[in-house]
Amino acid sequence: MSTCFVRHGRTPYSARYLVNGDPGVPVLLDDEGALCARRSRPLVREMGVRACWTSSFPRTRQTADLLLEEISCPRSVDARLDEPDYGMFEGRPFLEYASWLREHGPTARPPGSRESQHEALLRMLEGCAALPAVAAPRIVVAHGFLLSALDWCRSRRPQDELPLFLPEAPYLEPLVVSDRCLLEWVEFLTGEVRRGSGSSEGRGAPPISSEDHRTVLRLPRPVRTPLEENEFDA
Ligand SMILES: O=C(O)[C@H](O)COP(=O)(O)O
Repeated sequence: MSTCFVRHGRTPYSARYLVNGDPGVPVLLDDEGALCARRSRPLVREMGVRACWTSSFPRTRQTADLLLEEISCPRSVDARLDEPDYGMFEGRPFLEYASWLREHGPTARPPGSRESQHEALLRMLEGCAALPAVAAPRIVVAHGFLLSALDWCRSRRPQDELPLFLPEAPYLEPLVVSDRCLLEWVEFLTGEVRRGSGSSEGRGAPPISSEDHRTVLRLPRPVRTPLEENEFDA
C-alpha cells in the first residue's frame, strides 16, 4: 500500500515566492503549472490510483482535476493538508515571513494567524496518519511545506534535527512512500515538532537574506515584487 505525494503545479504566487495560506484567495495554476500537470497524467495513469486527496486550496484541487481528467476515482478534500495560515504575511513575499520566523521561531503564531509553523505541521501530519485507511495506491496533492518536510525525513541522517528552513519542494515531482514508512515518518516528525526542533535556530543569527544558504533555494531570482506590480496581472 503506498501514497504518492505531489506538490501542486506552479501558480503566479509561488512563481514569485509570495505566500498564500488563505484558501479563500483564488490562487490558481499559471499556464506553466497547468501544462506540467497535464504532462504528469501518464504517471498517474500508470500508478492505477484508487483514491485522491487534496488540501482545500484551489491550486491543489485544480492540479488534481488536471491529473485525473481521464481517471475516475474517489476524491477527498482534507483541510488538515492545507498550507499554514500566514496571518499578516498573507500575499507577502516569503522572505518577509522567513525573517519573522527566524526571529520568533516555529512555535510562535504570526500576528493574525491561528497557528504556528509547528502547529500547522502537526495537523498536516495528522492528515497523513489517516491515509493508510484510504484505498491504495492513492495520490495526495498538497503544498510545498509538507512535501519538503516529508522529503527531508526521507533523506535525513540519524543525527539530523528538523531545521527551521527546508529546501523548496519541486512542483509535481512524485514522492512515493509505503504506508509503513509513512507512519514512521509521521511519528518521527511529530516527535521533532513536540521537542521543539529548530526553535533556537534563529537566535543570534544575522538578519535573513536571499543569500542565506537555507532559504536561497526558496528565494532565488528574480527579486520578488508584490503581485500587483507584475506584468502577469496587468
Ligand atoms: O514551503 C513552501 O514552499 C510553501 O509551503 C509553498 O506553498 P505552496 O506549495 O502552496 O506554493
